[in-house]
Amino acid sequence: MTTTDVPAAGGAIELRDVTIRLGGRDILTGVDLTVRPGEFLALIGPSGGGKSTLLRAIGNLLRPDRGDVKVSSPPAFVFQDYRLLPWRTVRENVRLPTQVSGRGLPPEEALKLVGMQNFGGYYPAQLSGGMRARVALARALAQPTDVLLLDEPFAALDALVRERFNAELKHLHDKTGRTTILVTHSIREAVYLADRVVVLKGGKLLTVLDTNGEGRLSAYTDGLEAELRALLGAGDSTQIRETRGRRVEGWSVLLPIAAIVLGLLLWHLYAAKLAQPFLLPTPGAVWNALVTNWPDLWSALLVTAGTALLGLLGGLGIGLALGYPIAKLPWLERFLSPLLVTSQSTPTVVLAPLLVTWLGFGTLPGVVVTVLTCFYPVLVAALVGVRSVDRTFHELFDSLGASTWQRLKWLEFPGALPTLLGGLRLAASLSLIGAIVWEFVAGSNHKGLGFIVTQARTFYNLALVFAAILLLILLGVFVYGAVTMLERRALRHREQE
Ligand SMILES: Nc1ncnc2c1ncn2[C@@H]1O[C@H](COP(=O)(O)OP(=O)(O)OP(=O)(O)O)[C@@H](O)[C@H]1O
Repeated sequence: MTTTDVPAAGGAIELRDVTIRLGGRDILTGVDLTVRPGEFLALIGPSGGGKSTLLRAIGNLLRPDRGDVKVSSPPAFVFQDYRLLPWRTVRENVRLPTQVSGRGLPPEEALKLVGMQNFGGYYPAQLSGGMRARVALARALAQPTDVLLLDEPFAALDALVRERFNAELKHLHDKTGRTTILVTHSIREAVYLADRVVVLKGGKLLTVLDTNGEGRLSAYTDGLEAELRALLGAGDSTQIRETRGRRVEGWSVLLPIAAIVLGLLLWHLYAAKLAQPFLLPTPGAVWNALVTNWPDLWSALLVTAGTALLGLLGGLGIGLALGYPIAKLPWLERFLSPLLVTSQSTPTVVLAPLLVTWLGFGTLPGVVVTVLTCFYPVLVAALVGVRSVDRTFHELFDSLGASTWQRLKWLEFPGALPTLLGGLRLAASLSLIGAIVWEFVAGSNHKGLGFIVTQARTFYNLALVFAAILLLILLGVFVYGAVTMLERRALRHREQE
């Protein structure tokens, strides 16, 4: 009942009476198999026969219900879907196993082994299927192990690329001498590549056939095949995909400016016709109020921006600190749900007077109101983002033996980042609302833009009210722009998709 990495007595991999039950039925029954060090074994059989299950048991991703699995060193996997992290470049993907274990082949060397040394700076989305397969192979080769498990890595490749890949894989195996198990549906591939072919059907090992190296000699000697090859080429698999160019036409940049100018013009015409500055000042009057009161407005802007920023940072911290464990522990979500639902159903504005009673009128209660207003979108984004990380990537990290912290740093955080940035955008606008709500309540004790709006309205100085609102809008636009820039930097790989 064990899966160990103790070197096996007779082979690099030893399976004894391995039985695995999944979903209430036996998927593998009493499988016995010994793979010699340096041997190339092909695993072949009908769909659903248990090939992938066997590979996962050898890779310690599944524990057998009965029997023993012994492997000379924790194996490296190449999965059928490659599982390249989309936010990492080719080089950074290949570096992952070394980052996790602190040992292994430098990425440049591993990439050289598969002929991809010139593509280290590209993102997976820019690569052709054949190139992705090579990168996945390079990542496995970078792992410090003698055992390589390949789960149908060529299934998605076209015939020519696949043949070329086979030749390269054979060459690589001869060169590195790693014990290799390849799951394939192609009899020809199995015979061509392997020393022995194992047939698995209905969860049972039917037979093991020795190829005596025959396939290696005879597969590519056909004259007709040579002729076809000459006609079709060698199956070039190094095609970089055209990136969807995002050309911005000059006139489309002018469109929003035209909308602003038109809006100002209509505002001016209507306000001038109305001629009631206590109801609606003209844009010119607002500009005058802005210039005349600039020192007061500027210091009020700094007060509001400071409260909003501190509140946003607090909201970010609390949202992440609660969201991550909730995403990982469903019981915690249930336990905290009354608190979260109640906190979100309570408008923070009604809490503000209470905070005045408890904490007075200083900056702290203002920041607390802001935190309460903006932490929830971050919490939800962290929860959804972490939970939506692809299960297959988790399996990749299992196969690499990653720690919880490595998984958080290199998988869950970057995987959740697009969702998190969406949450941050929402939280940033809410933090401004929180700060203003506090300034409405705190009055002259907290002289931010909210206070100026309240005070100017009391004196029917609508031009100053508009000027303060204008500054608030500009602050909002600035925050929006900052988050967008952050998004562009953090999600560069998305531009290639
Ligand atoms: N987690 C699971 N729970 C229940 N059944 C499972 C699970 N994983 C696999 N199976 C079942 O086990 C059987 C063997 O699956 P496996 O993927 O090992 O077959 P395979 O030979 O690799 O098939 P294919 O060639 O189509 O990839 C299938 O019937 C599959 O539905």
